[in-house]
Parts: sequence; structure tokens; C-alpha cells
Amino acid sequence: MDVSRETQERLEAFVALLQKWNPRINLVSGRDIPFVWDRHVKDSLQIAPLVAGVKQFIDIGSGGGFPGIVTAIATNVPGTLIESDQRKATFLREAARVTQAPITVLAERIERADIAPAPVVTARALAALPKLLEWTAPLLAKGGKAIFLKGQQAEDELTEARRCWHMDVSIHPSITSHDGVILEVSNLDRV
Ligand SMILES: C[S@@+](CC[C@H](N)C(=O)[O-])C[C@H]1O[C@@H](n2cnc3c(N)ncnc32)[C@H](O)[C@@H]1O
Repeated sequence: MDVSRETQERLEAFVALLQKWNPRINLVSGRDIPFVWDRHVKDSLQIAPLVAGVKQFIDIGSGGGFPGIVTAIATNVPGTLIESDQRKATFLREAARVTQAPITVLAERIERADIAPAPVVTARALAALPKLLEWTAPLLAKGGKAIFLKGQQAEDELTEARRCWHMDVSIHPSITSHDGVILEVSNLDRV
């Protein structure tokens, strides 16, 4: 995905910070450190076109900032990143300061988050779809959509989730992982 030079520089500053902090906090697997750009940044960048143009987004279980920080940098859409691990939350705040990403960090458990719903909720590598939807529903504004980066179990998780939820789902193939998909979920409602 093409990004502007300014975005590229902000993303590079983010990756440099993550590489500096990772030995202390384990934001991503140590084995991934040489491949952060391909495995994590590019993977997260894929959802930028799906988020661009909305007023705000919420990213749940943000960890080291994937996709939350990358999305905020690439789109300049303001985001709230919910991450219960205090050390990771501190990292995310520092990443926002260094990169000028327009984010707010909520160092709280998702199920306790008391914030206004947003038109987009994102998540990556957090939980199976039924649990993700439980967490997402209260945070999603009416008419909004959820965007989940999922692995090869996505089809099975969708089957399971449809027992409890009505929803429309667009499935986009991942360009960074041959068995990964991006689920775009709208019209979410309990069965
Ligand atoms: C496997 S990591 C994935 C992080 C990131 N989204 C990524 O793709 O690299 C899951 C993250 O979600 C956070 N998390 C898990 N359950 C949570 C909850 N109930 N509330 C807030 N954060 C949670 C964990 O602390 C962890 O940082």
C-alpha cells in the first residue's frame, strides 16, 4: 500500500520506538522484531481504506499498537485504544507523542470501558469472533461497522458467532497472510 512520505516517516518512528521498548515489554514476539514492518505494519495498513473518512474509531486489545496506532497515523482519524496492560498503555501513549498519532489510550478492560460508541471498532489477534462481538457491540454506534483482522479459523468462528448474532459480513482476503482475512461486519444485532 502506498503511503505519503510523511506517513512513512511517522510509521518508521513508531517501529523504531517499538523495537526499542520490545525487549522490556514484549509488545510483539521477539522473533518478529526483524519483520515488524511486513508482519505487523503492512498487515494493519490494509484496513486504513476501510477506516478513512469516519469521525473516529475504537481499537480494542491494542497491544503494541496494531492496528490502532498504524490506522491513526495512516488515516488521521482520531482513535481510542483500549488496552488493559498498563505497561503497553504507557508505550501507546509514548508512541502517540512521538508520532503525533491522534489517539487516546484507555488503560482499562474492554468490558469495563465507559466511552461513547464509535462508527468503527477494530481488533486484531484478540479473541475468537463470538467474544469479539460481545465486546464490540456496546462500543459500536448505530449504523457502524467492525473490522477484524482474522486468521484461518475465521469461517468456523463466523458459523459459531451466527448462533448468537445477526450481521452482514464482507470478507476481504489479506494481502499479507495467505490464510488471513479481514472481516467487515455491519448491521450487528443479537439473535
Ligand atoms: C495478542 S495481543 C494483540 C495485540 C495487538 N492487537 C496486535 O495485533 O498485535 C492482545 C492484547 O489485548 C489485550 N487484552 C486482552 N484482553 C483484554 C481486555 N479484556 N481488555 C483490554 N485489553 C485486553 C492484552 O493485554 C494484549 O495486549
